[in-house]
Amino acid sequence: MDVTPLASRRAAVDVLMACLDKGQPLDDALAGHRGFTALDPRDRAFVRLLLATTVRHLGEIEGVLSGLITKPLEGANAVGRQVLRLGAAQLMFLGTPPHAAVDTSVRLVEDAGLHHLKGLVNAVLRRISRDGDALLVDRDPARLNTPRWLWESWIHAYGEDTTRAIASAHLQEAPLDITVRRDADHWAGQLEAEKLPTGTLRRKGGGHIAELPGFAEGTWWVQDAAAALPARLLGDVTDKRVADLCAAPGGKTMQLCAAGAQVTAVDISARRMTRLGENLARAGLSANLVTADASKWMPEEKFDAILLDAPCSGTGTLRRHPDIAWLKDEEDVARLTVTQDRLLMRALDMLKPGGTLVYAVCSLQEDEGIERINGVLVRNPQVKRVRVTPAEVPGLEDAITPRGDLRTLPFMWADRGGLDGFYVARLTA
Ligand SMILES: C[S@@+](CC[C@H](N)C(=O)[O-])C[C@H]1O[C@@H](n2cnc3c(N)ncnc32)[C@H](O)[C@@H]1O
Repeated sequence: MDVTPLASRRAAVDVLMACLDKGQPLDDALAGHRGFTALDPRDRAFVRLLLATTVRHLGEIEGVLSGLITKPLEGANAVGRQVLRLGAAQLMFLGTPPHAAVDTSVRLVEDAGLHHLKGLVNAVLRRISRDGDALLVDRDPARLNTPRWLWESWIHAYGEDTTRAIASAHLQEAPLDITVRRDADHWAGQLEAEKLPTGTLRRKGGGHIAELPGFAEGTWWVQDAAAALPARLLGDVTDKRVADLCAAPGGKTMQLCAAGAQVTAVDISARRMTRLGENLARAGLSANLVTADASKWMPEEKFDAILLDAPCSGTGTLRRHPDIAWLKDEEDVARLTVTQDRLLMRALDMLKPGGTLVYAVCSLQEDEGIERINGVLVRNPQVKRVRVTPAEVPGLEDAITPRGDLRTLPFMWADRGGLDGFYVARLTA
């Protein structure tokens, strides 16, 4: 089997093509690539880092490459474009020795039968290895690495300074966050993690998750500190009938089960529901699992509380999924808002009078957050907002909006490694 560094880079080229040229999410393209899954764990980690770095810095890389290439590499030459992007990422951001980055890139275009591009790839990457720092001077990474539609939507929602802070936070990789079922202090020691004010454990070193103590027994699961907040905002759920709508892969279902609720978890995706079932089984937790479209499904009995973690653009998770910035656009957001409205209306139908509904999206787009909730409140006078209180989100008091919703942003807790961008609103009817 070919296990030379070239095999890793070959997998990276294929996956980058699948992602940026064909629109497949990076994680899906990686999971579906045989060459990648056959690599040893160290090489897989390298490929992941190389791809994430290339996509995270795509705007800067393109800025440099466009100054060095006169004719765009398209059609049959498109592979050359991805090879150059990956080569540039290695030289500009990963500190790969120039001979390794340049030679393997030349071999990659040769392998692809693009012999006529060998000279170009060699010359462009040698120029970057020689003058890379100078080529980056006076560039604006936050702006360059953010597509225009996102930048403008954030300027409109948050203003220039906050937009710049959001985009700057996206240049950093996100830390590994963990939710533990109990004994957070004990597990902070076991996992060499910091306990954040909201109770999430944050591990500095990352590491192979499945090999860390407590994972196999389901003592904890991976969940961003912001993603752990919506379920908590349902308050004490002990023995309550709780629906977790759009539940898979089940991070929030596990929180609710662990908190003593009788949970019905609903998700439209059978494949993701299987994962949810496996996650629950690992933790020794159980819930009523329903594979259905939650905007059409109706339970026999209404619920005391509902968590609606609606499908969304995911622009609050760009630190973990930088590809989202380049794969999604305003039309995707507009389509999602229709689904979000339908899900919200059905969730209200399923709620007992006086019950609590928490709506959450891991998106920075106002269309998917406050605008959806404002629409619900205008159309349904019986629905009221229940303000999030500072005591419920210790250390994140600034994330409470003037109206009493929660709006986390990626640069919050910057000194601790940041946070995913979530919008959360709590309603009662
Ligand atoms: C943000 S993810 C949920 C994450 C999950 N709550 C967790 O904490 O692990 C959104 C989920 O919505 C599901 N989904 C999308 N449209 C749906 C619908 N109409 N009904 C039910 N589930 C839906 C997707 O399959 C996906 O699993």
